[in-house]
Amino acid sequence: MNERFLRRAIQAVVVALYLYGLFGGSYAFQATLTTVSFTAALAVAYSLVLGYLDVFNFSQHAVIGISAYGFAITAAATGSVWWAVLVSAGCSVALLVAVAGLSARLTGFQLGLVTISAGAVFLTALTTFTDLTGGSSGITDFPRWVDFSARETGPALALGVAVLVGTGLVVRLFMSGRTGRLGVAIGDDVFLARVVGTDVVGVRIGVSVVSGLLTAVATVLWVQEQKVVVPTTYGLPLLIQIFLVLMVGGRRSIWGPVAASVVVVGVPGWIGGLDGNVLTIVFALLVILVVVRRPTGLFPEALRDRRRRWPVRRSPVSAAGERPEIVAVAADGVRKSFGSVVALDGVSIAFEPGQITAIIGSNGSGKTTLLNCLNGIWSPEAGRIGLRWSDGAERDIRWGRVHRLARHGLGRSFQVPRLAAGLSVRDNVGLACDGWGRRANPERLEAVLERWALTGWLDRPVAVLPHGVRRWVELARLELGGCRVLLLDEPAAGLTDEEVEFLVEALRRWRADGCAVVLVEHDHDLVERIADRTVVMVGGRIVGVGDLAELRARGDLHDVIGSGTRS
Ligand SMILES: Nc1ncnc2c1ncn2[C@@H]1O[C@H](COP(=O)(O)OP(=O)(O)OP(=O)(O)O)[C@@H](O)[C@H]1O
Repeated sequence: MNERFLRRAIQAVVVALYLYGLFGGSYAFQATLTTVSFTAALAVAYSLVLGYLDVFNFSQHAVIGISAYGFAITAAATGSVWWAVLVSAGCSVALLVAVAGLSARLTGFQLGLVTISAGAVFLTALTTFTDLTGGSSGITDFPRWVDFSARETGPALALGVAVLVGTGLVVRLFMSGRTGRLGVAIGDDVFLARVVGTDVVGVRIGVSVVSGLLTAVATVLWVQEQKVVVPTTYGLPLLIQIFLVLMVGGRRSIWGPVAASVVVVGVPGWIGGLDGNVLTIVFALLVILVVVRRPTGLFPEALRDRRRRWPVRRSPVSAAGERPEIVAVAADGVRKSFGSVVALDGVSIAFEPGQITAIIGSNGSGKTTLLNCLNGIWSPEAGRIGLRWSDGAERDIRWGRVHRLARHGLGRSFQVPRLAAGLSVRDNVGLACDGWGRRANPERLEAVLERWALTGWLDRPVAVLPHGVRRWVELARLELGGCRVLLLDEPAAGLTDEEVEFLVEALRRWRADGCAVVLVEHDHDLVERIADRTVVMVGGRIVGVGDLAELRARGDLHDVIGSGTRS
């Protein structure tokens, strides 16, 4: 069946259910649809963190639960609903921010273990510190804004719908602009996000704050409807429901989680009397089916041009020239090893503005490792990497600051072009400015897209772009970012002869603009045509620097350089 038709049909069914619920459903139908709405709202709030930033928090039930208990305990103790809201929001934000902070230091597996443990601590604490939590009977006596009677399922449903629509709108608006583009880049390729200048931890924390606030609002309002805060509401079934809803519905979608909530929460509620174990088996099979057949869920995010939809305001200044820039870089006695493998052994070389330096050498000779050290990705055991700035200052690299170096014009491309799969071509190129938090001048962006012959590819997902076009997207990003030092790792690999000519033009342009270009390349014909000087590496050392033709004449380098024509 046509995908689009299927999605429209699902949307129509969801809308019809809600219209029926709001204007005619029975009490039981409305009550279940209210639970569907709050579950969907909580899932959509969490989609900011899971869907965009790819942070799996297995204590999300604790985030919701601590928000609910924070509200009920504070409201009961102070008699003030507003104080209770503040405490509730503070609790959920603090937990999500802690997870976001940890995600910078821990791998997915370690983070999974930590969050599972945090969830277990929360659930055990609920039934241990009974003076505070009321134990298994929970907390029932606390002030509320609204006190729905058992027969007021219609107004309760209206509240649930308002919360769901509000949460969806905030998520959609928040993720439609720069934060959305950076969020997608972080979720798709966190390394790429850093290399284009994104403060990954900062974005994760910012998005977690918004997610925590939305979670608190939905939870507090749900508590008004439920009238009671008990441990069973915030146990593992809630966590499983939320994951199920996002995995089945789609992690970067709004309609998907709503439709999935109808299936996961609504259908069993409306049918009634279903065996819990049977339901668990059915849902587990559903997860397996969807994850295997449709890993992106029922509603994969459609390709959206976030920059186009929410155009950035005109900025009079282009990306380049607004900040102190790195204009030259040099390695001095750099040594880097991986276990017993010495990848760089006392490498010293300077790269100056207006000069193209090619680095050649056999596989494993240390070329990429040198780029990674110049780029601040690896920190060498010995030696230093010096930077010269546009204001004449000279400073050594401070390690672990890849994104800061990128913000100051240290640009990098990779052997295999790195693009964010969830972003359009325009948004991928525009990451150059998003990363360092400045607005891209729209005219300059369009000019760069045109110069790199990308205008014909703007509506295609980057996953289906030909290799050459992927390469142009990556290089166009460097140009838009106004990078003054370009560390290019085999840019000609996999290009056709015609494309290599296009690349040569770009390299000449960069040189004429005064950029320092470092070109790691196996295509010796290209090196001979374009490089001002060639560096030969063998076994982590520099064994020759000069003109390629002269280096070729050296007998001791014959084995390394050979004839070196394109393959
Ligand atoms: N992350 C890593 N972990 C372990 N060893 C590494 C790592 N990165 C590089 N090495 C090793 O360091 C040496 C230099 O690798 P590097 O990738 O810098 O070589 P290269 O000259 O760029 O090779 P190629 O032309 O194949 O890209 C190799 O022996 C490689 O196996």
